[in-house]
Amino acid sequence: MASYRYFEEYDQPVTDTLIENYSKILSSVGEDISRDGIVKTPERAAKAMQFLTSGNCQDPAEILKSAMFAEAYHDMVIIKDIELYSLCEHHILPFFGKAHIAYIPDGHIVGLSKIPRVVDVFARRLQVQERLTHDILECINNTLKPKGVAVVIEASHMCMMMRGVQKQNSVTTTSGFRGQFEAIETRNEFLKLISSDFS
Ligand SMILES: Nc1nc2c(ncn2[C@@H]2O[C@H](COP(=O)(O)OP(=O)(O)OP(=O)(O)O)[C@@H](O)[C@H]2O)c(=O)[nH]1
Ligand SMILES: [Zn+2]
Repeated sequence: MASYRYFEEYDQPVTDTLIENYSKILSSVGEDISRDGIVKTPERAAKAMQFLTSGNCQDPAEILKSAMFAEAYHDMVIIKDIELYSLCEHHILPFFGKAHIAYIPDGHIVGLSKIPRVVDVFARRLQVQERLTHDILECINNTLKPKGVAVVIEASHMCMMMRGVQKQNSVTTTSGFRGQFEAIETRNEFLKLISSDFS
């Protein structure tokens, strides 16, 4: 049995507090919270918010540690196009896109699914894209201790699309590199591989 926990259940006292607060929010914006379509909305929103912030109580390092295997593979491993959904900490609106992650093992590989799981744990918190990028990078670097790790995130921010500056097509790219990816040739090989579609 793994020592970390994935999201499984809602915390009833937290749900109750959120229901009360979402009811106030909906009333404040002029909604009739007794009408049919909306009467259960505070509860739905309470559950959605707990799921979307469930990464706060999960330990991503434990997720990696649960599936590390000794292996003499010394080349680059790339998991690209990992979809991610997070909430910006400024407006509590979604930002979403893709993460591309690579590492060069140093004696240990990690179960492939654990990399997207780590992305989800850090994404399911109130975030900024820069910190999300570095959280993932440092977690893999410090836990797996590979020869190198690289993280690129491309994302669109709803707070820049639905409101505020209202730009529909801008994409923000953030990146971080450690170890062998700090060398320009290795970094370029990774960037070339994530930009090709092998077609
Ligand atoms: N660096 C960074 N900024 C972000 C991210 N998500 C949202 N923001 C920005 O956070 C900033 C907050 O700026 P403020 O001036 O305090 O907020 P605001 O008045 O709502 O700003 P506008 O969005 O320009 O209307 C905005 O420029 C957002 O675009 C992110 O992941 N990284
Ligand atoms: Zn925002």
